[in-house]
Amino acid sequence: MISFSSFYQQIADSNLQHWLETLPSILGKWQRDHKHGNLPKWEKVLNKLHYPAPDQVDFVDSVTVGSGEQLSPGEKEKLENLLRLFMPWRKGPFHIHGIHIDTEWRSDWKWDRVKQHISPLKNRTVLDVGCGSGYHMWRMLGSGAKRVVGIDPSPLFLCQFEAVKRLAGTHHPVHLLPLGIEELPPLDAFDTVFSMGVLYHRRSPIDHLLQLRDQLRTGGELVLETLVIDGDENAVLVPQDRYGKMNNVWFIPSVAALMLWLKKCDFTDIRCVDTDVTALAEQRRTDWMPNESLVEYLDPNDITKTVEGYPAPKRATIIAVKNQPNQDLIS
Ligand SMILES: Nc1ncnc2c1ncn2[C@@H]1O[C@H](C[S@+](CC[C@H]([NH3+])C(=O)[O-])CC(=O)[O-])[C@@H](O)[C@H]1O
Repeated sequence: MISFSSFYQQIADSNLQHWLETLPSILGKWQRDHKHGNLPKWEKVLNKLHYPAPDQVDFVDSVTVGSGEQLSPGEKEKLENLLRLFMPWRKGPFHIHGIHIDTEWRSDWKWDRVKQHISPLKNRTVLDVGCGSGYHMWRMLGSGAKRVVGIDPSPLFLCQFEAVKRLAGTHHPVHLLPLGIEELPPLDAFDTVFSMGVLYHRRSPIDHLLQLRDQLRTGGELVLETLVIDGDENAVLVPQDRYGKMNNVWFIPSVAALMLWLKKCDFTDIRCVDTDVTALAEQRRTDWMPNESLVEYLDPNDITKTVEGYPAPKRATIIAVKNQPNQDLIS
């Protein structure tokens, strides 16, 4: 069973401590809910990951664990076979003891777009909402964050994260908890909160923004990355059914609409720092994710449209600061 003991130990002296009272029962329920799925099988694989402490790690320019010199060719092949049991690998890439986990997404490209615009993470406490396999969390640590907490309810992402963490060393102050944002109490604690690729999956986007605000300390920074459409502050796409074959996409606003929503949620200093149409090279089928990918989600005759005829995926990064709470908004 995956243990969250290093998380409990490390936050015992932090301003997140009051959270510890409710957390064990929520995590216990998550483990009970998943005991009949793939989780027990993946936990057995995790328990086989006994490898020497890596001779080098890099989280500054990549996520690299081990130079590749420590393992024999046979040991490397065995490790690769174990890591392949966690396929499909969607968010990465990871370089583990010389094994290149070539993931569906070039998550490093997103990080390159985002990192140059945010307040330096040095000594900050960070929350990454919808963190996936945790790729960006390692890069946040590499940028000097004091502690990084990620939440994501997916059991496969938790196991991929745990695999990398067991190989990198469990002492690193980076933790993934299998929770949805709606399960967090208002912590008012984090210096920076990231929500990247999550807003369009939420049925109530304004509530999502308020939940993100509730996790920040006053003056803390929100980094919001999401799908957008072109248009003015009244433009919002609500797909009739699927969007890019995804059946869980609810609201895709324009940048102007999103900035208005943030203002209404009492954020200040709201800036759109990047927009970017997703390139076919950023999201594609690989040896570690052999299923359909972006090219199959777009109209083969016109890649500016999805197969459903909507504008092809365009993403924006917006940064905003948590203002003093406005009592009028809280109800
Ligand atoms: N209620 C929820 N609370 C928290 N997370 C959730 C919730 N529901 C779904 N998720 C998680 O949000 C993530 C969205 S993926 C972005 C990954 C990364 N951030 C990236 O920027 O590459 C984008 C995509 O795959 O479309 C998934 O890992 C879900 O499990």
